[in-house]
Amino acid sequence: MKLKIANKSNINTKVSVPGDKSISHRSLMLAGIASGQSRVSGLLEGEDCFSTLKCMEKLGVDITRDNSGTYIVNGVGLNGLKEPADILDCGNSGTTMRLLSGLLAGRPFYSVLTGDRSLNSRPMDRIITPLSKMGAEIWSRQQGLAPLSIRGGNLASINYNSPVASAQVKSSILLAGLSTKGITYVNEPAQSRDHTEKMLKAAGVDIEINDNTIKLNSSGQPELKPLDINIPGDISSAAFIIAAGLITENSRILIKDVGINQTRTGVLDALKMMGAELTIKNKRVSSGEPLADIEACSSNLKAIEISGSLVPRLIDEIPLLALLATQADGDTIIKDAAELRVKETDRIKAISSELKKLGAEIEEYPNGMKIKGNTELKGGIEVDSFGDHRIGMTMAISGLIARNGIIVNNSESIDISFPDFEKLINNL
Ligand SMILES: O=C(O)C1=C[C@@H](OP(=O)(O)O)[C@@H](O)[C@H](O)C1
Ligand SMILES: C=C(OP(=O)(O)O)C(=O)O
Repeated sequence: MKLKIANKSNINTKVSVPGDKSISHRSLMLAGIASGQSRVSGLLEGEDCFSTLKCMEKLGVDITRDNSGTYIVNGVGLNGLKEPADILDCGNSGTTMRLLSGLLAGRPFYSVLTGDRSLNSRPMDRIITPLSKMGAEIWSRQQGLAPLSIRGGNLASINYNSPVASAQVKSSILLAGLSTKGITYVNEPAQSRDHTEKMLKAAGVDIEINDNTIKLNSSGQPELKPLDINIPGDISSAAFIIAAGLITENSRILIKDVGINQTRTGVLDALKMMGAELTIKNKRVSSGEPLADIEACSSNLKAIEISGSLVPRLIDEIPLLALLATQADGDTIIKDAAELRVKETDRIKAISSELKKLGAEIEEYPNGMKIKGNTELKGGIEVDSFGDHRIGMTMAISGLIARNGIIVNNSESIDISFPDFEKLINNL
């Protein structure tokens, strides 16, 4: 599909964005292994979460959607998961594959997980190593690539120093830890998103967080309480709309009900450092997660450096920040972000190549980029999403300011995380 985006200015509107993807995946998994019926509203109805939903169904969990859009999940308990009769297809979703692998590592049956071409080329050794140390039998293609086959059961707890700040690695080990009798520790080099920990705690699991160390104490047969959860809007999706408000002229956009968990708000911190006019209004807490309304107004941005422990707190927003950096005063430096090379695409390469087509000047580093600011973007051309939703949406936002707009090819990938993106942007 091709997505055509025209120049815009004078935007004055109020919008909502779809539910948080990370929380949606975890809701389906934890509700599935809880004892009893859970209600999940605000679930992201995007391709990635549907992959998780279908996998949970294949594992024996009954999930229905009522007329109001609430998902009713009939949890079977951790011990109630059944050996799937068929392959589990994780589609394009790293979160699905890595978290489910942790869950299945502790289950006494055989399962096979596969994904699309992108997912089957992303590193899985990062979960195979700790899960194997815990006692799971996992087979992969060479260099730890999916498809993966897992024969789980009889795990021992572990004290694991993760070499990467990855919520997927951390969550995978914690979910496996539920099936062990004893204490599982995960230490991260910097704190990554903590939705799994929060949700496990809400479900009654004995879990403590001390800085970058998580301690989970399990009986091996935990009974998780069912959830009644209202999922906030995804800050990673809201970021695209915030960016639209900041870079178009004479605009003001209010985005309602956005999750502002501090492990996810690095993008707001970075934008404030850049001088963005952002107001956080109506802060509150719902289902254990903080949320707020965010107002973004046209701003004069300045260059900053993004590095260190800020990076995991805004990892998915870096392609978008690279676009904003082309409009900032000065040269923006992004470092410590080598993880971007192993996302749905190599995001450093993809965003550099597509923004350069518009006249941006970007120098690639192995772990980041240097982006020249104050650059007028020429448009009227076709760019590619490379099948990566975040690259597709970033390039679409560039069309709002690029001369003569832009056409984004392979834009269907946007449905992975933001199903109504096109409609929302066209209505701005
Ligand atoms: O746990 C999660 O829900 C996610 C964690 C991050 O990945 P890593 O754990 O690989 O950093 C992030 O990039 C991804 O979009 C979602
Ligand atoms: C990296 C992402 O997701 P995942 O790892 O779940 O595919 C993302 O949504 O940007």
